[in-house]
Amino acid sequence: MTSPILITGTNKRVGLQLSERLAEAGFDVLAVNRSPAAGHHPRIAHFQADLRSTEERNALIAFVRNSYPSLRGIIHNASLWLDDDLDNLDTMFRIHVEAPFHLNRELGDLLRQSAKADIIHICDDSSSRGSKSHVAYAATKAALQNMTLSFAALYGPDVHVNAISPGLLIFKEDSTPEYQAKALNKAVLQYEPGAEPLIQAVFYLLESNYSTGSNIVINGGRHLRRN
Ligand SMILES: NC(=O)C1=CN([C@@H]2O[C@H](COP(=O)(O)OP(=O)(O)OC[C@H]3O[C@@H](n4cnc5c(N)ncnc54)[C@H](OP(=O)(O)O)[C@@H]3O)[C@@H](O)[C@H]2O)C=CC1
Ligand SMILES: Nc1nc2c(c(=O)[nH]1)N=C([C@H](O)[C@@H](O)CO)CN2
Repeated sequence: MTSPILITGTNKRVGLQLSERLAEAGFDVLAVNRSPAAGHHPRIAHFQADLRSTEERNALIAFVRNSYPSLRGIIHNASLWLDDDLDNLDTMFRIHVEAPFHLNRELGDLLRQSAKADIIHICDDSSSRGSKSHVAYAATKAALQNMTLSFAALYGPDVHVNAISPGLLIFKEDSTPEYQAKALNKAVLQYEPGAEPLIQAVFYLLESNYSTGSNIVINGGRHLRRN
């Protein structure tokens, strides 16, 4: 494994599917999780780190710097979709903002060693309009989206930095039929798409030679409806 794509939050749902599809396509992947790895693929190496922890984040950075001469990319997928209890803002800031900031800053030179290098921030379409029910989540995802612009300007043209902003991808396992019906009704394309649209957007960005500082919105036309 010479120049992997570092992906955070890969032990379930979108991150697990994304890491396996990238490995099947021939990319080497360094999968970072706070819990023991799920799944196995010869092209996927695993590192366990809770990105809320400064110490564990620093241990990850040290491991990467000691293990690889370069990085093909970093995909910041790790996330918690928490409500607005007071302690949750700090937690989501650590995961959505602080960890991507430090990983980008402290691994930028390894990205520059790769012939093509991409940073991809997985954001959220709710950042464009706010969220009454998840104020802190939307705000921290908006900060991650803003960092896309800063890092794209800072790291270009050697490293491309882009955002993907989904609306709905996969419902939580415990979401009720009533919640699901209400959420589906908010978009023009009223179905649960799964991880595939995000995976397609990642492959586009990894292949694109003319995208940086951009934001790919995947929301089923949510912005076209007023409810
Ligand atoms: N699902 C959807 O409909 C939508 C998703 N998105 C975004 O897409 C991305 C993937 O979504 P989805 O798969 O549903 O996300 P999930 O919430 O299901 O999973 C997120 C991943 O991040 C990991 N993670 C959480 N906290 C930490 C931490 N402190 N350190 C390391 N890893 C951590 C989780 O690990 P663990 O299992 O240990 O918690 C999990 O692997 C996320 O960024 C999400 O915000 C945006 C809009 C809609
Ligand atoms: N980390 C996560 N972020 C988000 C999730 C999720 O499950 N994990 N889910 C959503 C919802 O699908 C929402 O977009 C509509 O129900 C948003 N972010």
